[in-house]
Amino acid sequence: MENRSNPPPHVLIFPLPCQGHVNSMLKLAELLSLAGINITFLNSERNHKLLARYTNIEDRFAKHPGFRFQTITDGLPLDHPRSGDQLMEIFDAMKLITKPLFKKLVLETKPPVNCIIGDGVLGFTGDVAIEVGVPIIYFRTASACSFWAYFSIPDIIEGGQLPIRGNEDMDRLITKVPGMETFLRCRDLPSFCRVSDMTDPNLLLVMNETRQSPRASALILNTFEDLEGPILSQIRTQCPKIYSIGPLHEHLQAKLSAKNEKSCQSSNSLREIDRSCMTWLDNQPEKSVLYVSFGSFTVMTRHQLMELWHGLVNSKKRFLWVIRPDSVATKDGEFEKIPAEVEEGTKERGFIAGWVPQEEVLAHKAIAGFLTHSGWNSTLESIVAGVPMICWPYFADQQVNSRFVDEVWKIGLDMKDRCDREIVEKMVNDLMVERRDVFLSSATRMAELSKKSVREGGSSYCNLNRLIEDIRLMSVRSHDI
Ligand SMILES: O=c1ccn([C@@H]2O[C@H](COP(=O)(O)OP(=O)(O)O[C@H]3O[C@H](CO)[C@@H](O)[C@H](O)[C@H]3O)[C@@H](O)[C@H]2O)c(=O)[nH]1
Ligand SMILES: C[C@H]1CC[C@@H]2C(C(=O)O)=CO[C@@H](O)[C@@H]21
Repeated sequence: MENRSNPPPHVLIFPLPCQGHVNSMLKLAELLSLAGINITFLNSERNHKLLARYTNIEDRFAKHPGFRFQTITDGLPLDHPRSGDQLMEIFDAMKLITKPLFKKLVLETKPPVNCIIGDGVLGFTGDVAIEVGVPIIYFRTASACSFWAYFSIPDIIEGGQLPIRGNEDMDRLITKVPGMETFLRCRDLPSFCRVSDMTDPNLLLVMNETRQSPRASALILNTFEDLEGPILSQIRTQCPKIYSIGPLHEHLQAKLSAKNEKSCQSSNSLREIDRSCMTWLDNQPEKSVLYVSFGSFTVMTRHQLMELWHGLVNSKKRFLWVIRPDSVATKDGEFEKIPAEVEEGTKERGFIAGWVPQEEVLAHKAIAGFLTHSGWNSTLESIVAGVPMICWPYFADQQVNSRFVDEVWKIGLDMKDRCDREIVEKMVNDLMVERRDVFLSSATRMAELSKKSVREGGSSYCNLNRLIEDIRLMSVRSHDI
């Protein structure tokens, strides 16, 4: 129970400064603020400027007197692309430049911080917490299934099942990830495993960041028991205290509706949102449109773009396609404009936008399917909306997520490692015509379960209450010392 004689606890939240991480950690921040917990949310200077420019976050959070934003450098030069192959450079930069500043900030913050919620891929937040004696909870913003695959990498190597030996090896079964013995293939492992050198820096980074998770007091995951219960049980053997409190966007909506507050969909965007697609969607027949988007940092070649486009056009289905200005890379690292023939040839049945209000798009009655990169936020948003998926994973956790969408949850098709127009056309028709009823019924069922989990008495609802109580206890303890 809340101890009213103590001031509210003060929690410092620090995400990896990328769209998919900031988005879900801001939702958590809002949920904790609604419960009366004081929050300092630490943004990179660059992201804070973008959020202030493209969203109403300042006004939204002004409603919570105990909430404030602070900023810190991410250690990279302002003109660094922070996408594609160069994304991983952020980790070294943050360890070198951001970590000492973070420690200073934790020590100097007033009122003192009772608990840090650090991004689970930023293990240095745990180093600092331990050094200064503040409890640390990790929030890993990816799926439980990908977390468990990362965690098992040392056992896979020790069992002689990694490295992968060339392309013909990709369908070989990996049996060293408990709970996934019967369906996880080499190609479904996190993309960082696709190297011949087991001391590859990116592989070591994600493996080590994941392996240090058990030293935190607890682990928060944006998932729900009906979706990932069996895998959560496996993770609990290593990290006994887990709060599965997702889907966070739906959880926040449920809490705001209960308070009769306005919806805040898609307002944690680091890019300018083009709403004109909503008018286009309003004019399309019910369940007729395939939504196509590959998240905030997928980069593809012109050849891949053209194959995807031909496949979409040949399917004869309507489509809404998000092509960011930095989506298509040339060989010399520049970004290409959308080819004129694609712009022109899309007009008959399609619509192209640079960035859209994705949660609203997925909830629109015209949407029938989602061709996605299987980022975890996109996957959860599709699940809540009951929209079946075609998965074309790009990197990291996405390779695992797409396997689960297809083989475990049966709510879509996995197109990984293939990108030719025939496959695209066939999968679009499978999803939207041939096997439409089967996919729709399993996606509808999962959507119901996701919503149930955040309603009163649901697993995520109860776990969030438990998290809030435990944070309050941390503050009571630190005041008693
Ligand atoms: O036009 C768009 C496209 C996307 N989004 C939003 O952007 C977010 C994208 O997140 P996600 O689907 O998770 O993709 P990434 O941005 O690629 O996220 C990174 O972070 C995720 C969480 O850790 C990982 O699962 C991914 O693999 C990783 O790439 C989602 O909330 C979308 O709603 C928009 O608002 N408008
Ligand atoms: C930059 C990527 C390294 C791992 C992170 C991640 C995760 O598995 O937690 C998912 O995608 C990326 O955002 C992060």
